[in-house]
Amino acid sequence: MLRPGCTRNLRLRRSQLTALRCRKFSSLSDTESVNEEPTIASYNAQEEDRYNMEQVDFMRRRRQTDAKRRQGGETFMDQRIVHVRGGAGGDGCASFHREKWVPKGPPSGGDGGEGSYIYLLPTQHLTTLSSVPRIIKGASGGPGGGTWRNGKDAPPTIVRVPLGTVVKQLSHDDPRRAKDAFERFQESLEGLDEEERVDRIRKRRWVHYPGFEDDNLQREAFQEADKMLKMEERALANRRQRRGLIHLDLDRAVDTPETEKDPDAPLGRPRAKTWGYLIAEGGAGGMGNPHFLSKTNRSPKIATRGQDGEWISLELELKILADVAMVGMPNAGKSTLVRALTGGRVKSEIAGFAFTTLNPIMGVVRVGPDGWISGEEGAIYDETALEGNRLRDGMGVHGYVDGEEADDEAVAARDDSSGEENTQSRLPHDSTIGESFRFTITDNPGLIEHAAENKGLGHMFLRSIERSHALVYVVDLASPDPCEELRILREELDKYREGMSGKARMVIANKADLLGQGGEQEAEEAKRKFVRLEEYAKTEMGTDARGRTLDVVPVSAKYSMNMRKVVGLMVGYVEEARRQVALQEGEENTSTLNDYSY
Ligand SMILES: Nc1nc2c(ncn2[C@@H]2O[C@H](COP(=O)(O)OP(=O)(O)OP(=O)(O)O)[C@@H](O)[C@H]2O)c(=O)[nH]1
Ligand SMILES: [Mg+2]
Repeated sequence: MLRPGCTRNLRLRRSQLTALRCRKFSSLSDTESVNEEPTIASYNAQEEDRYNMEQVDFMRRRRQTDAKRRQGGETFMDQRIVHVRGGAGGDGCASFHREKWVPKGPPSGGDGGEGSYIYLLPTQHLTTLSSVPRIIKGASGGPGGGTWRNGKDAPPTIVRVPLGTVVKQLSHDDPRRAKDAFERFQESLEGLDEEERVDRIRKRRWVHYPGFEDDNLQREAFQEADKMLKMEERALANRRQRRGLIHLDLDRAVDTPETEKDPDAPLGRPRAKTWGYLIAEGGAGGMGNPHFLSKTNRSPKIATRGQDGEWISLELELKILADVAMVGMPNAGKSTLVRALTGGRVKSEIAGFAFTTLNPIMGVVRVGPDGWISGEEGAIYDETALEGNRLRDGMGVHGYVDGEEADDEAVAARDDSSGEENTQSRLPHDSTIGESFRFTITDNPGLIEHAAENKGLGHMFLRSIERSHALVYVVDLASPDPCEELRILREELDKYREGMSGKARMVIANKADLLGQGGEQEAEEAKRKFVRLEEYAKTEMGTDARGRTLDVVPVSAKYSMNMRKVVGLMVGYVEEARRQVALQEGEENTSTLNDYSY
């Protein structure tokens, strides 16, 4: 049965959308085939189509935002509980060598192979935890065979996680932890009488030569061996427990060890592999019956089963390691700014309503010896839907049809205005030529007052930018009270984590192009507004750890105005932060060396 207002509505919308598209294309082809001038009626029909499509688009976004809100911020932090099971060892084999003229050969059962070990490998090619499976299960080792054939060891299981993942093992009393193999087995024994219990436990430990189980159980040597195996199991459990809980901060790619790098390696030789961090051991393979050969027992008819691998539960949390993170209220223009700073390479959606951005998105800003090179001062970044419409209609941002003539005009105009920037704008899309510095930047969802009480999209997405080197406030200078926006942003940051606002270095007063357009008086008013904001930032917003107040820069992200100034300041923050990190790491290394010096 259809849920009211859900699937049915969706279908309606889809069919509506297809109908609209068909109408659009058919009307287009009609016009072309008869080669008629567009009439007012056809123009109105097109406008109506566009309006309907915008409505459909709006409804889609609202559904997305509502769904995100219902998740209560759970998916912002990109957090995941993962249950890991190291592969079980293969069983040993109880067999005897048989050959022509040798009717009673020696015991020849092979050992079982080792179960798969599980590794986590941080990689910069992933940006979310979505590809990490919730249950990671290592392959079992191969069973031993006759004629001394040992089982195959299972290959290691390497799970790739994004750089910046923090890994924590869940403790024994954490309700989110899954039971391990031993606990599950203990559970299965509940309700059984003593004899059945012993029987089950032995079945789990031993493999018997066919038809000799009862005989084996009677033997004193077997009972001794059973006790030994029990002790070994305990020792293994204790060793795993003593290892302590795993806590890893995977903020760096794992390098292949220098010793394994061989530039002169002959062709075809397998490359040294980097497996990453070991998180769960595989079980050891079982022993074949030759292991039980003794002076008193020349034909042992027992072998052991493979051990269970290690079973643990981990909490993975992704903390994006961007250098600079944008914090602002919805619609302040964060996405527009990030697109402008990265030369449009970040495909953040831009729209004129709140909560367009639903997840943090990272981009790279490139800087050359003469400054910012990833974008172009004066480029226009409009709303995504409008840009899409223009693209469909073949219009440029200035409204004229993109053609050779129009392009020539635009190029000529740019040549006139600044020759230097023009050469930079001609850089190939992914060129690193002339790049001397780069840093990463994140666009974030909007933060509103009482976000800490889960208003709007909540504030859990702040977790992912906690470790950014610098925070930048983005406020809408054209809003009635940008100072109030700043106050709210600071308050919400500190509500998330006390002192987090101390990381803020700059206020970007966006949409400056909207002010002062109505003559001298308005221009004066705009200036006063900006000065008020500057004053507020200096007196009310506190200082950073070194006692410096916030830089305040007026910009227009939409028209890429004053971007060089912004990038210049950001480069300063990032360089300073990186120097500090290097210094801290140097100190840490020296102190470790000192620990070992006598
Ligand atoms: N005039 C003008 N409009 C701008 C400027 N920057 C952004 N806008 C407009 O402001 C609206 C919101 O822009 P976004 O970049 O989506 O704002 P946001 O802060 O990312 O919004 P959320 O994702 O909802 O938090 C869009 O209509 C933009 O075109 C600017 O510098 N000048
Ligand atoms: Mg946005």
